[in-house]
Amino acid sequence: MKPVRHPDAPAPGDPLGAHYEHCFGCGPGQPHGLHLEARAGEGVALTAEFTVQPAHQGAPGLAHGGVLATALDETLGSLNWLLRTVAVTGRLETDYVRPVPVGTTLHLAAEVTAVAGRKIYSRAVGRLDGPDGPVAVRADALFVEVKVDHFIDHGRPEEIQAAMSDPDQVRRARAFEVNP
Ligand SMILES: CCCCCCCCCCCCCCCC(=O)SCCNC(=O)CCNC(=O)[C@H](O)C(C)(C)COP(=O)(O)OP(=O)(O)OC[C@H]1O[C@@H](n2cnc3c(N)ncnc32)[C@H](O)[C@@H]1OP(=O)(O)O
Repeated sequence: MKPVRHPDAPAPGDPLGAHYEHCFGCGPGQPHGLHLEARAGEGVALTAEFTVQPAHQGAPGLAHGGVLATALDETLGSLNWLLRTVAVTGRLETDYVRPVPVGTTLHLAAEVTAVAGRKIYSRAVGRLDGPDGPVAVRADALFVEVKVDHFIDHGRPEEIQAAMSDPDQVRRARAFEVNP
């Protein structure tokens, strides 16, 4: 089925913010995290940026492939907020096309391509030197919708409690109100 943007999704151009203070992908409270910043696009699409830091190296001076996969995963995961669905990555297939040097800002774009029951199919691309620059990484993903119990049943109680008490209303809404 064609994906449907939720009527309460953030307007195109609006920043999505972080879904969790300590998320390695987007959280402001992770000193070595990616601090990825996503913005809503048209339809069920978005853009995001991530600047590769020295802490993200694999080979000398180059981004670690796992970190780049994290950037893709986080970007793709952010799409679920435009559907107002909580979902986790079931499958992530990554193509590494060009090396990504430290100091580079990766310009990511992602879209949901189809939704089938709990399954959300999406794809993303990351470019160097700007939104129209050469492709460095690509991914296809399957996210699977889950209830909030997924996190409560499997997460550690101290972090769950902290997320539930997050003073940031938007982050709390993303975690708890989208999926009663
Ligand atoms: C209280 C605090 C709250 C905090 C709230 C925070 C909110 C926002 C958090 C978001 C966080 C974002 C961060 C970035 C995204 C991550 O990185 S998420 C972390 C990485 N991912 C995971 O940890 C997921 C681990 N895997 C699982 O938990 C389970 O395998 C899954 C994915 C939930 C699926 O299990 P299940 O619910 O039992 O579903 P299941 O019936 O097996 O599969 C459903 C369908 O999906 C298909 N499927 C499942 N896996 C696959 C696969 N790998 N390949 C192909 N098909 C598959 C099945 O075939 C099935 O298809 P149908 O039969 O319906 O056609």
